[in-house]
Amino acid sequence: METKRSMARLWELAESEHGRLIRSVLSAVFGVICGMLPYFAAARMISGLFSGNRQIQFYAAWCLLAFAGYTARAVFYALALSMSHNGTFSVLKHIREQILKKLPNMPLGTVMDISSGKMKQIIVDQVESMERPLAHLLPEMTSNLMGPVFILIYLLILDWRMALLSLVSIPAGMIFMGTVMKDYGEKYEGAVKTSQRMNAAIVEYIGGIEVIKAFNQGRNSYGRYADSILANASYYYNWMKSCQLPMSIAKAVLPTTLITILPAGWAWYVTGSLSAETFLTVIILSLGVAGPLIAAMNFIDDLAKAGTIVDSVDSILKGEEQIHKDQPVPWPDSDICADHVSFGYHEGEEVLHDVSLRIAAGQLTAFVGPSGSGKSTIAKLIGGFWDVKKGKISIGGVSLQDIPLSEIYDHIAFVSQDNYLFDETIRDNIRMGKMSASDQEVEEAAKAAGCDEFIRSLEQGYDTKVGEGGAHLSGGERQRISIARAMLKDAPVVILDEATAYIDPENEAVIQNAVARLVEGKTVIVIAHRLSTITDADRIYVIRHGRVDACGTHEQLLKESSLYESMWKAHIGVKEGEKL
Ligand SMILES: Nc1ncnc2c1ncn2[C@@H]1O[C@H](COP(=O)(O)OP(=O)(O)OP(=O)(O)O)[C@@H](O)[C@H]1O
Repeated sequence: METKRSMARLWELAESEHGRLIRSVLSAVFGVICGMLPYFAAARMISGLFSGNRQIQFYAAWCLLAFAGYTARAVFYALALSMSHNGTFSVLKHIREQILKKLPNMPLGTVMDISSGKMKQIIVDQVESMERPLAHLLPEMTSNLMGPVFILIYLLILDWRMALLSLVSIPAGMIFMGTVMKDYGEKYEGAVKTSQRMNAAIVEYIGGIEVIKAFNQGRNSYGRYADSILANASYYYNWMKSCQLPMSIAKAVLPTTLITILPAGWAWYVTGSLSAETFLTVIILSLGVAGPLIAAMNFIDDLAKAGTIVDSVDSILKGEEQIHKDQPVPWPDSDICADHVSFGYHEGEEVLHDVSLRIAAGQLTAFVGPSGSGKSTIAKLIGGFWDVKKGKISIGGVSLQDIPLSEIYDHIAFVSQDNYLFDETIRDNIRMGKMSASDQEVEEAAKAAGCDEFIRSLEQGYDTKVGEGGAHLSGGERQRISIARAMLKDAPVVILDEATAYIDPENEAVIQNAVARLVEGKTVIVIAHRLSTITDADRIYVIRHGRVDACGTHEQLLKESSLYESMWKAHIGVKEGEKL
């Protein structure tokens, strides 16, 4: 039942190629029917010999038919596989595209909870493993099962006793096969999980190589990496070892149709209840039963794997989506309001409790508070990275969920400390802010963000590739490119996660200038770590333990919020220390 459900889902996923896949199955079945012809021809020729037919044309015609059947089988089989592969690769491409379209509509937290190793395993390996069930199992298993059925029907017409005897070895072989298949689905699921753990360990090892070297963790980290590879190899080894004996017995028993046919047939022939002609015909045709059945057996494991494959692909395709209207709505202004918002990343773990705040259009609003108090979480909720389930966030009086996600992303530029740079040229990375921007616009944004000079000093200038995540650039350079990208986007709302890193005096001045240009005339939300940068903010919200603790201007808060006052004193203390 489970396998039936999985195959039905797999078939549903292949919807765009149903026509081609059905044609491939028909072609394979036709090929198998043609492939039966040599057996029938052999049977007819033996009949001819027994009946004393000496006409050479008779034997020549059957030989020709046998040859034609054999050739047609090869042609239709090749045609079937070619159609099924073309169809399947188009399905795999379609599924991968669907996954890539789906990811941006899922809450960011859900996506980030899946390790990149596991994500790669699903998008690359699991999708790839649909190739066997779609391109091979469908045409080959169907046709390999149909062939023996046709033979069996013919045998039943010839002599039902012999027909039934020719089947005896099949259930015997299937019993051994059944012991392997009993928990095959579960075992395969376990194998996928060990592979995902191995992938995650490898990706983490490579991604964290800098930390591993800096903290001399090579031995520990490599140990985890090596352990996961060993665990993966041992899992497969033990699993395959447990399958080997019953599988070999099944494959040895299945083709032994002659063990039952020969003695019984001989006895019936001697007693006169079976003609020699039928006896020999049954012997020849029964040989055509085992081959296709063994070939079909090779696909049974693919049936058992289908459940795990569709479940892991569906964990993304059917994953929770952010639910937003898709029709654009007019916004009167960019006033942002949060009303009694409570939020947690995971069920039962609330990190924001009943947060209400107002960010006036065109003003500078800052969030300050201790580390982990929830500043970035509020900013990300405003940026539409997650949907709130308790309370409401609105822009210009329109609830965020009534605004299409793409409009929110167009309307808000989010500049964080670690804006990701793609392994493309600097020009392409900046152009992500506005894909239609001309080279001149890109360069103007770079100038305004204070990075034109350093870009031009690079050997290939704007055409320099930045490496994965911008690894070939310094932290400050990466940040300025992110700012240039946001400038090009020119969104009316800018959310700025203020940099704590790269604050050497020279860089700080350049970045502050770039930021000042970025936020000119915009509604700005700053997640502030250095209070001296937001003393002239129009409004400052002090966040503590996921709640709004106080709000006001710098002067008001110094008088009214003990937390803000102590944070200010601590900040001033550090500043004084820096000067010394
Ligand atoms: N993706 C996530 N999944 C689960 N929990 C998260 C996630 N991001 C943040 N948190 C948790 O939510 C709480 C608030 O985190 P948040 O990043 O909003 O704080 P913050 O005030 O911005 O901190 P900081 O100043 O250190 O950046 C913390 O307890 C944090 O561990």
